[in-house]
Amino acid sequence: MWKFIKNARKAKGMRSRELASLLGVDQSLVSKFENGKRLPTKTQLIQLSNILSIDSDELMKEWLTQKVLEDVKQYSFAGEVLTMVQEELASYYPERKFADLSIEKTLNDIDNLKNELDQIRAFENHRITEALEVEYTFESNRIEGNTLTLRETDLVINKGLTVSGKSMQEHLEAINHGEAIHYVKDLISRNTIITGRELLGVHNLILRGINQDEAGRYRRIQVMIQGSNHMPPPPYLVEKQMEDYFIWYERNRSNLHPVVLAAEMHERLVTIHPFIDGNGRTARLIMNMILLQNGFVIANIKGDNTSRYNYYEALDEVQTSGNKDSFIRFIAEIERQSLERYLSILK
Ligand SMILES: Nc1ncnc2c1ncn2[C@@H]1O[C@H](COP(=O)(O)OP(=O)(O)OP(=O)(O)O)[C@@H](O)[C@H]1O
Repeated sequence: MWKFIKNARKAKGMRSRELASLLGVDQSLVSKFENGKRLPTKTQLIQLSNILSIDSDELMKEWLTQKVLEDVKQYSFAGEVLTMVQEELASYYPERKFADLSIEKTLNDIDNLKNELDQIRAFENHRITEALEVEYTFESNRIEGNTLTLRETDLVINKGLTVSGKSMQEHLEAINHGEAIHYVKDLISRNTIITGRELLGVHNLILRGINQDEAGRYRRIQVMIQGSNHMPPPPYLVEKQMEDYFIWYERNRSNLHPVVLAAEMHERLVTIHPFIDGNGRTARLIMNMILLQNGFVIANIKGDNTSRYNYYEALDEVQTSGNKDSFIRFIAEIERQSLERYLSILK
């Protein structure tokens, strides 16, 4: 396999002496690299990739294979060890480099809080869960402009009451969101993985009885996002982008930190904006489904003016810069606060 290096060197018309001098090593060491007798160090590997224009990921894969092989090959149970490594990897989130170290720190805090929560799960009860879910419905609908108070939202959802002076639509928004939470929890209990079907199911509940023609359906017209310069894709691209959205999910769902995964699924969905209405509420439900599925708690984005402004700003920054960090940081911070609050209630 180290012919790889030799071939790349030859393709560049470079002598091994030249390569050795560029690497700052002895020529004999280059020969050893090329005939597999010695492994370069990680730094030398990066140098090699730059000098010989070899794809760094490919080179790293070859290098790691040799390194692992070297470590395990003398043991008769080497294959068993590799299977065990593979199993461990299934619950391991490879480090994702964030330019902003505060994200790493928040994710670390979140993991510690979740560990703490796992110790006292026995104290969870449906009254607490129900109260927090009403708060979530209240805040998510408040973002959307619903004027029901927290108490009114509770009365409408849990007591079936109507509030005088509040529109039919506002009542339906509360009821629908409450039902969408139940739907999501039911999906979780059946270990369902999100596909287009589940997403449309959530959206169908959100717009049920409010905009029946559009409930559970991707849009067929162009839309704009009020107050934002971001232009969502034209309608004929929506289906394709949604297919890509689920492919992305499939590829990343077991190797990203769940909070990062949930935040990105939220951001990607509202950036495509596949529906005429209800994009934000649906995206927040999908994000929270992923969080709950992984043992975290609902990240409740508040609907007051400042929180809503920060939420939109974080999305705007992703859409203008292409860098996802602002939104990941925003969601991670909310998840941290939500976990802290939940822990303090349970304790
Ligand atoms: N640049 C952006 N600025 C503001 N919002 C954005 C931006 N990009 C995407 N969005 C999303 O669009 C959502 C609004 O879309 P839409 O009105 O379809 O959703 P909704 O569920 O009806 O309302 P809301 O999300 O306000 O509750 C916002 O909540 C936000 O999640």
